[in-house]
Amino acid sequence: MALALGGTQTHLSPLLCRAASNDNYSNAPIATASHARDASYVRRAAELADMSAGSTSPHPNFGCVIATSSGAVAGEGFLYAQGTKPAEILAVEAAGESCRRSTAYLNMEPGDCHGDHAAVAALVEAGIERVVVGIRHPLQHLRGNAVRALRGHGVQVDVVGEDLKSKIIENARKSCLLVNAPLICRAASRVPFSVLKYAMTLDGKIAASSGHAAWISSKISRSRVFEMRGRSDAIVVGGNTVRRDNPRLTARHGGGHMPMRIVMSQSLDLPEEASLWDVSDASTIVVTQRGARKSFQKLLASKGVEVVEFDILNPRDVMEYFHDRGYLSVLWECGGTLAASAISAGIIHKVFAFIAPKIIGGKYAPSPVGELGMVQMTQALDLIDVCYEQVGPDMLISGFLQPIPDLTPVIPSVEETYAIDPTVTPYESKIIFFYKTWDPYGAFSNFSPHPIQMPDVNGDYATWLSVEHFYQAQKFVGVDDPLAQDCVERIKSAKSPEEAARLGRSMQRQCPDLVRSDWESAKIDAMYRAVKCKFSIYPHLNSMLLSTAGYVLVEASPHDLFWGGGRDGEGLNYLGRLLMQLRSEFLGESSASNQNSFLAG
Ligand SMILES: NC(=O)C1=CN([C@@H]2O[C@H](COP(=O)(O)OP(=O)(O)OC[C@H]3O[C@@H](n4cnc5c(N)ncnc54)[C@H](OP(=O)(O)O)[C@@H]3O)[C@@H](O)[C@H]2O)C=CC1
Ligand SMILES: Nc1c(N[C@@H]2O[C@H](COP(=O)(O)O)[C@@H](O)[C@H]2O)[nH]c(=O)[nH]c1=O
Repeated sequence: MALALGGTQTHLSPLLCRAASNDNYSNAPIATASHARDASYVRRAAELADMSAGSTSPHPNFGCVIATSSGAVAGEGFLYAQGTKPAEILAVEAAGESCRRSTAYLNMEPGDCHGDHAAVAALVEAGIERVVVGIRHPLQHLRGNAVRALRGHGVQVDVVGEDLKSKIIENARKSCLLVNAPLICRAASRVPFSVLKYAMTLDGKIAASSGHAAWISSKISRSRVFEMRGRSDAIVVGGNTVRRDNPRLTARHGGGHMPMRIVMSQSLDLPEEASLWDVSDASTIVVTQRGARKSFQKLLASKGVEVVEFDILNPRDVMEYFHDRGYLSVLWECGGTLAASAISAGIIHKVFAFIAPKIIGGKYAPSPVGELGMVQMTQALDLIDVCYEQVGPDMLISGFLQPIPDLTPVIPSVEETYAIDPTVTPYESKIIFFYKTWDPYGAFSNFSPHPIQMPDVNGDYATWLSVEHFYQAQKFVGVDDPLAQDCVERIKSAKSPEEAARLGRSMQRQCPDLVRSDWESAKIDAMYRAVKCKFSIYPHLNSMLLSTAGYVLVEASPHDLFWGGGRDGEGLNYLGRLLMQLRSEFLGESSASNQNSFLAG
């Protein structure tokens, strides 16, 4: 058996522990043997998908297992990050010739948001006879497309819960739902998937009465927290936690990605020096009330900390804002005051409580959740799908505060949401917005996984994994410094467009001297050349671009006011403009060539 690992994270999330333990292949006397085998491989596909949790964001997690007719595993793979090779291709490559007449098990229907049917084509071309799909794609515009395409190629497709029904297979489906719970919840609620995590003593305190809290949970529990951070797009704390703990909130387990740190502070009465203001390892955003301490906002900005003002600072508005910025999952590591506010706002989906076997006492020692206004025990919020796990000396109890939304009533599309909610203004007609690569026009994003070949200064062609890789590296090209050349190489070999963007932006921020002096005037041309190459070499992308004729193209980035259109249309939308310019060039070329062939005919 070959395992095509797309990445390095190998820890199986506690997300899966309950579903996994309930569904043991060897303990399934009442299920048919074939259902038991299907269930065990679907669950394995979910385990594989989970290995890159956090790294694929905002993309879902995909895993694939290929099993021969005798039941042997021939190949496995998982998506490492957005823009890297799909799980199905990795598994097919690992299985080689054994793919013929084998079954492929997928935790989730492939998304095919780039219109190239790469995953479906790999399975079909490899001679896969049957595909078992754990869950259909949660996003409506992608749902069912790959299942239909596979069936159209004569592949037998069994969707769990539709074509395969039994208790054991239903438990396997649960594993698939858990792995992509962030995407499913986010799609249904229009806020990121939020997890509240805290460490408390056996007598229910998250700090001593003095406010001292380092440490309640054990070292091993805290290193588990580092992994959780690595699986999240952002960590949230309140102002008081910054004042009391001076936290770093970084993922320090060696590997994985570094989440954004978000501080919610109404007063902005925060220390001038704090670990979170050092943005060399990870970025920080402070969200606050409009008009709060303008001089302190300036100080934060001078340290590279972004400040975002809200009319009224509440967890729901803040999470809706970060949803619009593309965040998939958020870890709340705040104290009880903010935790209560977030639970009351209905934006916490899951809770992780580390309980340490120690007692601190203290009448005024804080507890994990402040005032919720409940007076009867019958009002208590019951956790769903509770999981118990011993971590070193501590006990970790986790569970959902809200059920994972059912996929069967289809999550409404953007248009349907407007129809249901008349307060939401529909997009103006004749505008096509694109941003995330899973959107209907997601292939227009620079993060779409379309490698390009571009000439260097000597005219030699090199392959770049995405437009974003090329664009970020151009910042440092031609600078006479080995460190700048090293930046170019590191960006070039970044595993995903996100990694390339992160590297390019952080090196530009940290070492402005390495950025070429003409960058501001050269960047549009660099982008134009890269985008032109992409839309010239991929015929299906070229057709997609031409099909938008007559529409204004807007990159719906709420925060990039140069390449994107901004939150309220205040952005310059240079990426949209370049695409429209290219579109007219291509249309001009095709009408000229039509005219030539007409004349020739
Ligand atoms: N053991 C554990 O797991 C943890 C323990 N702790 C401990 O908890 C204590 C801090 O607890 P606590 O003050 O509750 O925590 P937080 O600081 O995390 O949350 C409260 C603060 O959040 C800010 N805030 C912004 N918007 C809101 C809102 N809508 N509702 C409520 N708060 C908002 C305010 O900051 P501002 O005042 O700046 O306006 C407020 O003071 C410390 O002793 C710390 O050590 C903290 C985290 C985890
Ligand atoms: N005290 C406490 C926690 N506290 C949380 O961790 C933050 C400190 O993180 P860092 O500075 O990155 O090490 C702190 O501000 C609070 O949010 N967490 C735990 O897992 N166990 C503990 O006992």
